Amino acid sequence: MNQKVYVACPENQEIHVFTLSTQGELSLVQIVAVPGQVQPMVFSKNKSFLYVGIRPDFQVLSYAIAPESGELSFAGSAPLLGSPTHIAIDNTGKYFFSASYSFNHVSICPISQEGIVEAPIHTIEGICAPHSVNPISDSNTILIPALKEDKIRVFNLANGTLIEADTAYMIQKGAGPRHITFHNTKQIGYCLNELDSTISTIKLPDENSTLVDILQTHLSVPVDFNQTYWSADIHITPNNRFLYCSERTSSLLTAIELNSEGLINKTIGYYDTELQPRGFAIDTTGKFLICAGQQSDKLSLYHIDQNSGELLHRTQYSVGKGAMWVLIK
Ligand SMILES: O=C1O[C@H](COP(=O)(O)O)[C@@H](O)[C@H](O)[C@H]1O
Repeated sequence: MNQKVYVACPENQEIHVFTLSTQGELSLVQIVAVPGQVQPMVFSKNKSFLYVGIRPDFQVLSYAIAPESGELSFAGSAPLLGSPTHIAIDNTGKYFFSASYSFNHVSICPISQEGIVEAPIHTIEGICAPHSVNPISDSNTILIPALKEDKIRVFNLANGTLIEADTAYMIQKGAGPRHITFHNTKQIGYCLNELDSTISTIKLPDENSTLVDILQTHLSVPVDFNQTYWSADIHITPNNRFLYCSERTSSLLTAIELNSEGLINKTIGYYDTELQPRGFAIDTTGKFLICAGQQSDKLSLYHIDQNSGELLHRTQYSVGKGAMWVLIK
C-alpha cells in the first residue's frame, strides 16, 4: 500500500498531505488549512491520529487520519503554555509531550481514549532551551536535550509526570544538543548537536544499568567547513545501517554508515539539498528520504542506495511556505 507523507508549512498555515508510491513518487492528496503556524508534528501510537503544535496561539491540534486516503479531519484542540518546538508521545500512547525552546519547559498532556490530546496536566520548568523530547522504546525513560545547557537530561515518566534521574549526558561545551534518533535494536542513540554539527553516539540506560555514556563524537560536516554550524535533523534507516542528518547554513545532507554494533563507521557522503533543510524523514521501507526546504518551499525526494547508503536525488516537488517538518507512515 502507498505510504502517506505529511509536511508542515507554517508560513501559509497548511499541512500538505501526499501519497508515496512504492516507486518513490509523491502525489498531493490534500492541503489542510490550519488555524495557526503549524510546526512540530507526531503520529499517535497506532498512527490513526496526527498531532500538531501551532503558534502564536499555542495549541496542540488532533487530526484523525482516514485509513485509506490518509486525509486529515480535525478532531480536537487543547491549549499549550508555550511555543511548541518539538512534540512526542510516550510508549503507551497515553501521554503527549511538548518541548518549548523559548519558554524553557516541557509540558505533559493526557491523550483521551478517543485519541484526542487534552490540556497539560504537568509542566516541567527550568530546562534551558529543550529542543526535543525522546522516549526510549520499551522504557519509561525520556531524554531531553537542553540545548543551552549542553546536556541531555534524563527523566522517567511516572504517573503522568517526569521525574529527573541523577545522571545526565554531558555534551562538549557549545555543542547545543538538539535532536535524537535511536538504533532500533541496540541501546544506542545519536544526538545531533546544532551548534558544532557533531553527532554524539550515546549509550542508553536500560534495566541492567542506569549509566549514561558518550561512546563517540563525530563531525557531521566536512572538516574544512568554514560557515556557522546550524544542524537541524537526524534520522536512522529502519535496518540500522545508515544515519542521515541535515545542516542549514550549507543546506547539506550527510549520509553516515553504522557498523553492526551501532557505532558510526564512516561518513558516506555529503549532498547539497533544499535551502535550509530543517526537517526530513525516511520512509518505513528505508528506501526513500524526503527533505523539506524551509527557504525553498520545496521537497526533494531521494532514493537511498540500499548497499552504499548514498543518496540519489530523484524528484523535486513544490510545497507550502516555510516547510519544516516531514512525517511518513
Ligand atoms: O531551529 C531552531 O529552533 C529554535 C527554536 O525553535 P522554535 O521554532 O521553537 O522557535 C530557534 O530558536 C533557533 O533559532 C533555531 O535554530
